[in-house]
Amino acid sequence: MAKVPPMPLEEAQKHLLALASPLPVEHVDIEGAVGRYLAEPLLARRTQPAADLSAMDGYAVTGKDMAGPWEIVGESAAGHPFAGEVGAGQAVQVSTGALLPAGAGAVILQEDLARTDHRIELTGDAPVPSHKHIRRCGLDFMQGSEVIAAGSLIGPADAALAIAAGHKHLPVCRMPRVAVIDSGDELAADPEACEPHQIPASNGAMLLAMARKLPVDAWRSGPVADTLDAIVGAFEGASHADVIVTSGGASVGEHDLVRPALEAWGASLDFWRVAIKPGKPILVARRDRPLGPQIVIGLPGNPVSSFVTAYHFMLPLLRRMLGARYALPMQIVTKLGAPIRANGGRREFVRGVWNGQNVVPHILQDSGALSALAASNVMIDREAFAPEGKEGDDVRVFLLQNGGIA
Ligand SMILES: Nc1nc2c(c(=O)[nH]1)N[C@H]1C(S)=C(S)[C@@H](COP(=O)(O)OP(=O)(O)OC[C@H]3O[C@@H](n4cnc5c(N)ncnc54)[C@H](O)[C@@H]3O)O[C@H]1N2
Ligand code: MOO
Repeated sequence: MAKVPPMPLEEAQKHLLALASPLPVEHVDIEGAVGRYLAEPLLARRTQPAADLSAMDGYAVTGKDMAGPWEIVGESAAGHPFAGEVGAGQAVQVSTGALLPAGAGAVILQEDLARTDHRIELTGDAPVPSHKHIRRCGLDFMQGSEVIAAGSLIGPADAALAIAAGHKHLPVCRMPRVAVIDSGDELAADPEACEPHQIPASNGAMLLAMARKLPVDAWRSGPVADTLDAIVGAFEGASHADVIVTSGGASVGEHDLVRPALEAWGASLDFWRVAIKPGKPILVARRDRPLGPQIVIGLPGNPVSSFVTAYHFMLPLLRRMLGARYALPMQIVTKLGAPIRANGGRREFVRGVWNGQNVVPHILQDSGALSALAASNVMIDREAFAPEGKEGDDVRVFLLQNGGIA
């Protein structure tokens, strides 16, 4: 197995995503659907605006008599339409969002008019074109049209749009159940009682926090001892999980028992080792059961390796199960704010700080260094054997913060 060369990142991600499908659809109220992904295209149940509206406060006129003056014959306020029709030389007072009266073809802003009793005359500019301040029926969407594409992340604007389109509930995929397991004899469950030969079990909480950025039902267990029985027992304890995420024990050492435990538990290995730094020893396995498949992602124990592989594998898998259109993380291009060294033979994700204009790589890049990871807000994507980079060069980065909200 160790002779198989590590897989390129994209190929491994493709393998992983092919193992899973979006989970069954359920319907939830719109407020509860925010942060989830739309499972089916959403069609408008109504047209918006449902009729021509005034977009400004002013006076509606026919549009054929723009020189004025006009006689005011009534008012159309938001929610209180004018029942009659506007004729030549006449005007109806309109407020923003009010129905445009029958016969009206132009709205003149009240700032551009002088009013005396029931008469208005032009003191400023007439609108050009004359229909400028009219919001036409169906301008936003028409009944029956697709307003939100399947797989979209339901954000605040989508929630408003769905409601405006006449919906109370949205179809979303059921939340994946995710079990996070810390494993290793050296791990102390209680960070306040950690002996010198131990290290606090910190990966589980980190992975749980990452998973919980998505709408999932996630929990953690462990730390589990480095024995086959203990690890198999932990897998058995997660029998209702759709996804099991372990950290540690993924490498080649004698105490790295995740692979043998998977085999003993009845899962089949899909791939092991990806050509990335940090995170090379990641493994992925699948176990079939009547309830649907369980996917195991065995992350390397080094904390930064765990984080980077969770970012590139665990989160995309969860997004796929949630029905997301874009399961993989996206990059942006920015400039280097400081030089970066030439890269070795593995594609590397260099932790750094981006200030919105440029990115400075962190000095400390050890895969055990949580301090540098926590201080970073991006990962710089460095291809295998990338030459050194100088200040001002373009680089591609994955954002770890400032995720969009819309
Ligand atoms: N001979 C080789 N040794 C190693 C190789 C290799 O190819 N040949 N790969 C190295 C790489 S790369 C990585 S990454 C690590 C990954 O190893 P494991 O996944 O087996 O992780 P462990 O050995 O169990 O732990 C590594 C490190 O991380 C700490 N750890 C583990 N779990 C946690 C946790 N839940 N919370 C906090 N810290 C954790 C652990 O104490 C170790 O310090 O293997 C290299 N070795
Ligand atoms: O891949 Mo290991 O994750 O380099 O430290």
